[in-house]
Amino acid sequence: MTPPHAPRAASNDPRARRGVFVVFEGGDSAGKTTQVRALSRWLTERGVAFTTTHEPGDSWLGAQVRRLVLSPDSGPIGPRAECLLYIADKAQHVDEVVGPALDRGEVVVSDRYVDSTIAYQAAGRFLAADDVETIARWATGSLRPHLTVLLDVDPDHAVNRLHTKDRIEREGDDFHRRVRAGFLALAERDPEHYLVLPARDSIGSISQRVRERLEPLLAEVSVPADTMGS
Ligand SMILES: Nc1ncnc2c1ncn2[C@@H]1O[C@H](COP(=O)(O)OP(=O)(O)O)[C@@H](O)[C@H]1O
Ligand SMILES: Cc1cn([C@H]2C[C@H](O)[C@@H](COP(=O)(O)OP(=O)(O)O)O2)c(=O)[nH]c1=O
Repeated sequence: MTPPHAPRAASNDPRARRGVFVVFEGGDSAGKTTQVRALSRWLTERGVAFTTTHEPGDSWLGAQVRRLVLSPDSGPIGPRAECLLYIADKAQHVDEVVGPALDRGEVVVSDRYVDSTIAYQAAGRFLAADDVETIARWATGSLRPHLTVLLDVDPDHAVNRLHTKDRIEREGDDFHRRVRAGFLALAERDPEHYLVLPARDSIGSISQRVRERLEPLLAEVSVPADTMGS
């Protein structure tokens, strides 16, 4: 059995990598960007080499996908097409950004990953979760995070933090409630690799809990920044 906090290197995972892959997930305006920034500051202070990134959009292809799926001015996009667009972004993101950084032995901190597709496109858009997960795992070479931090947000609370709404954020309350339940179901399925925190907690207390959970992972596999090639 995998010990708690140990990096996941499943035997069926051809992409067992050297680095540590950390993902922040949660509903819109849950505080992911804020926590990615806080974690970056902490990793910098510790001298750990890291890359921060996000989905959708952190590649040339991803930027095009992001514009298509988020612009309120986009024409009609059906649930399956939307799902495949997000998954195309993910495939490119792993090939171009996440995988190479992990191969360099870095800590990779991503704002969203596969769970967002399962929560938004399967739970939110009523696509079959098994199908969506199978395609998303194929697209990402089954690369799974060592730790996913789920900032669990009550959609009614998140709305207060939103200013201008993109195409997904404009969906109704029921959609966002299904998304929340979708995220929580994923965390319940695999508690060893998740840290679920209420998004209402203070910024400081959330980042403290993240650091505590991450510390043992860093001790095992991280590469100090001063040993990196660049
Ligand atoms: N724990 C928190 N408590 C209160 N406000 C927060 C908290 N975390 C983030 N915020 C604020 O909520 C807004 C959305 O946060 P952000 O980090 O951009 O969320 P996301 O990246 O999940 O959309 C920002 O104005 C941010 O300052
Ligand atoms: C990565 C991903 C995001 N999304 C949605 C969630 C967000 O509403 C939107 C990304 O917007 P973004 O502004 O990056 O996120 P946030 O609102 O958390 O700051 O795309 C999906 O529907 N599926 C996915 O696979």
